[in-house]
Amino acid sequence: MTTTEENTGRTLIRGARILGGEAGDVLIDGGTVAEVGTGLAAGGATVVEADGRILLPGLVDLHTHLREPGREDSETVLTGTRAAAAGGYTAVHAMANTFPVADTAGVVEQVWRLGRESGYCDVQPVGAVTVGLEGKQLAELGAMHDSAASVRVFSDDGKCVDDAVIMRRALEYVKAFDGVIAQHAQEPRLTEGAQMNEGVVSAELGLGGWPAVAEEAIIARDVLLAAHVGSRLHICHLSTAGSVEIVRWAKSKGWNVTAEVTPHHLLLTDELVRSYDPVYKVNPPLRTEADVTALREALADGTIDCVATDHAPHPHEDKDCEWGAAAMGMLGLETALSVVQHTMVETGLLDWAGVADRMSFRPAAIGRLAGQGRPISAGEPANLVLVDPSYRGTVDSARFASRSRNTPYQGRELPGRVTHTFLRGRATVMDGKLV
Ligand SMILES: NC(=O)N[C@@H](CC(=O)O)C(=O)O
Repeated sequence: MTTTEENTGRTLIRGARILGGEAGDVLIDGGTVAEVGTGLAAGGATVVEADGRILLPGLVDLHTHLREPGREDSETVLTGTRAAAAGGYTAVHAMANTFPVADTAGVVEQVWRLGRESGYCDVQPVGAVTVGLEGKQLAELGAMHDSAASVRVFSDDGKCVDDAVIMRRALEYVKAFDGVIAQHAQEPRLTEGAQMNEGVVSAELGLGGWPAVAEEAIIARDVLLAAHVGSRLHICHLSTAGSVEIVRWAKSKGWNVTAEVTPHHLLLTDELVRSYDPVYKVNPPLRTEADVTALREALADGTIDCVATDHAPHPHEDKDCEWGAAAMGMLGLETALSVVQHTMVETGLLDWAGVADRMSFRPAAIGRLAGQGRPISAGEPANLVLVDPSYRGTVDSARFASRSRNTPYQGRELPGRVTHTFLRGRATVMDGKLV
């Protein structure tokens, strides 16, 4: 199965609530949406009875760690894209903190090619901003853009581009091809030895605190830099109420700044660290209830543009150990939509059209991704996901397609289930199972 393979089949999705609105039918012919309407004739097409389930554009993730090359023990492009399809995604951006780092045309092309071969989901490599993620010297941004992988998003994610001059040069450089720098905002000196959010809980537990200001100081600096050079800045995984205020201010000035929030920062708080279970250890750290509330409101009002998973698989030996020694990061792809339904839809903060916007349209637009995050209408690529919002079940990581198991939701009840995912008309998930 490859993404280049032409799909000649016809599928009729019958009686789906398109973007959560009125029930309608969608006829897929080959890789394209051929017709949208009511009472469409099957005419020999394979029929999927949607029974009022929600039809959304295929989800797009701006922030996925696929771990290949180098850490195939935690995830590969194939297992990660299978996890993505299971979660309703039709495109993911693969972060650059691999071994070797994706800082050359050669490595980004390798990841891009592996994505095409997987056939489950489009893989758009993210290029490193600096050589080896070391923050000292700009990587070959132009060569990565000009490569077969056409890189437009650059990030040292996992590390902050903390040198203001390097950050300025990177922002200036990518203007030439409408690229964007996605900053992992973490002031390194303020987070030396940090193990969790700095606050009441860290004081009680005696764990090194990670202050909100370490994130906010970098965001404040970088929105000013982006405005100064007139370039595009994207902020990875916003986690504090103060970060929201800075982004809101930058947007009010008309600056070209976008931001993402992870599902886990929309739901979980630092209270969970009291368990000392490293499954809750993540960068940026889980914050407070007040931060969660601010992040949800900001996603609802559009200050935060999109949800990005920061899917960070780790093998059990890196997580099933004492807190201080454990790796940071948690899985996200297979639970993201359920967490968003729980935190945003069932709270009345977003409707399903809003979910389509924050999980498909906007992330695709930020990544300038062709053929993804498109409206569900005739002539558009048939990248679609069918969701059963009435489903109730407990998360069981044993059933995950990911190679890793580090989900913070194990055993937790979460609503909703992806029943079908279509990548250019071809089902990657059918009746809840990977094809
Ligand atoms: N988000 C995480 O907690 N981990 C990320 C990188 C990072 O941002 O530290 C990873 O690659 O594991």
